[in-house]
Amino acid sequence: MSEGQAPPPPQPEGEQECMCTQDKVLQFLNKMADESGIKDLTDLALAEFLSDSDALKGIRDLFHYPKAGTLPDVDPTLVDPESDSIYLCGNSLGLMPKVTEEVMKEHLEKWAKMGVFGHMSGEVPWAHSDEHCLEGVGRLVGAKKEEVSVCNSLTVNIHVLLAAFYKPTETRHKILLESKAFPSDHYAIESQIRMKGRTVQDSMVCLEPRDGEETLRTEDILDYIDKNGDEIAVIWFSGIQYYTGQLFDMKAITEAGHRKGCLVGFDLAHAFANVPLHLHWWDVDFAAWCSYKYGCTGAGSIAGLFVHERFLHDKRDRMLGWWSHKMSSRFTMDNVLDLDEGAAGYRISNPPIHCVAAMLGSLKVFDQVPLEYLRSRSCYLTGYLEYLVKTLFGENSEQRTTKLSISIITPEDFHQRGCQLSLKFSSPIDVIYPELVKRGCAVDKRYPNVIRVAPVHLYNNYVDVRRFISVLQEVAHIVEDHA
Ligand SMILES: Cc1ncc(COP(=O)(O)O)c(C=O)c1O
Ligand SMILES: Nc1c(O)cccc1C(=O)C[C@H](N)C(=O)O
Repeated sequence: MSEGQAPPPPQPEGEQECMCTQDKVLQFLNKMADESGIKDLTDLALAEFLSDSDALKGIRDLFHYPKAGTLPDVDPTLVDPESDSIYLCGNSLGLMPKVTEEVMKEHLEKWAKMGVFGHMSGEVPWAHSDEHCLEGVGRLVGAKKEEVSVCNSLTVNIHVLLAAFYKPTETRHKILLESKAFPSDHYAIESQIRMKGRTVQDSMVCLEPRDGEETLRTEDILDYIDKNGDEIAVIWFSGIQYYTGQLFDMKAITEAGHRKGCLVGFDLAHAFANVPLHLHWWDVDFAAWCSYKYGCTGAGSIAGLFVHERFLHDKRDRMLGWWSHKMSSRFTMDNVLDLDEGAAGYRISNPPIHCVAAMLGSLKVFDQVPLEYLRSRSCYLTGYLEYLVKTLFGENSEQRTTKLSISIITPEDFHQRGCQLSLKFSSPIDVIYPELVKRGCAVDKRYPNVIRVAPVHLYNNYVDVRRFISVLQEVAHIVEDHA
């Protein structure tokens, strides 16, 4: 470790953070049923008891939680507009921390009072504002400050990283990604391949799940890399797959890629602030993320990127701007680049203070409650949702009272998922979805037939989950009556 460098982030305890299982969730529910005297595990009263007993229930009060009446397509004859909405859409856009308002106001007032002098004044000078996020964001992704930059938006950062790290040769020119990657990743990779003089047909490999399966098996990913890695320049996977909710084994994929000489990177849009990450220890080469989902920074807010410490002094060609230049001489403006080290050298523009303010606000929440504690809460919240869906909508469940059945395409293994469950319906979602929304549910549909539901460990509780199931039951009967 060189002079003055921060110590590496804590090494993960053992192999797997989350030790939760369906059995542990069931044991927990039965224990709470015994304590409360509420015997029916599907009873709303038990959900209320679970929420009241939740040691982390107070975190919800750190957020603005939308009322049903403020959601655009709610039918006030079907739900009390003053009641809390059933907001289970944090996998698309996280809710607003109340503290963010204060941080935003602080910088708006500074702008009003001192204009340009805000760049270099105050506790958080605008020109240094991105640096003030590095420690907190580094903790969330398991990285040293030197390995992280807070900059741009996600897909832009994908381009920044691939522009620098995707260097195809005649023998090693392929980029491996999961099939049905998020469209923005897919297009970014197609364009990077073309711009480097290769063809998508020859150089883009989208790994498909087995026939009849929704998710990729880790062993199949590793096997493909082992057999074909010599032709692969870059492996670019999502950390959590946006459609299925699958959390990929980033450590194993990275090890497999490195054994074959591949560079390995991840799109952490759905993993950032959702599950604990250890990018430094997993030896990931580079990664990028947006912050507006579980990071709760607001639509389109500032993204981030990671470049492993092994590239700290690496001067490879990349997309440059004045913010790539070391701060110590940046304002000399002699147009002689003094490239910054590590992830800082991948920045291009000066930081947008209002977006950085939102990141600073969110980090104030994560300073109060470590992600490791939230991950445990998340496992039980999502495990509870899974239990209710399987019990009340499972195709073979004796307690199913509706013709409508629901299957869960997200892996059952807690090590292979975060907050989100992707629910597959036996009826068209175009009929079901509007009825959910009328009743105050905020969830999102992803064609062809999935509705994604994400009880978020920051601001959701067991009552939100149970209320969602009640609305599902109501809608299922409506859909059947009109079938
Ligand atoms: C996996 C994934 N990648 C990329 C994006 C797009 O990112 P942005 O529009 O912030 O560049 C999203 C959605 O926001 C996403 O879910
Ligand atoms: N960024 C979005 C937007 O501007 C409109 C609608 C959705 C989004 C999203 O972020 C989509 C999200 N990445 C997803 O997984 O679907």
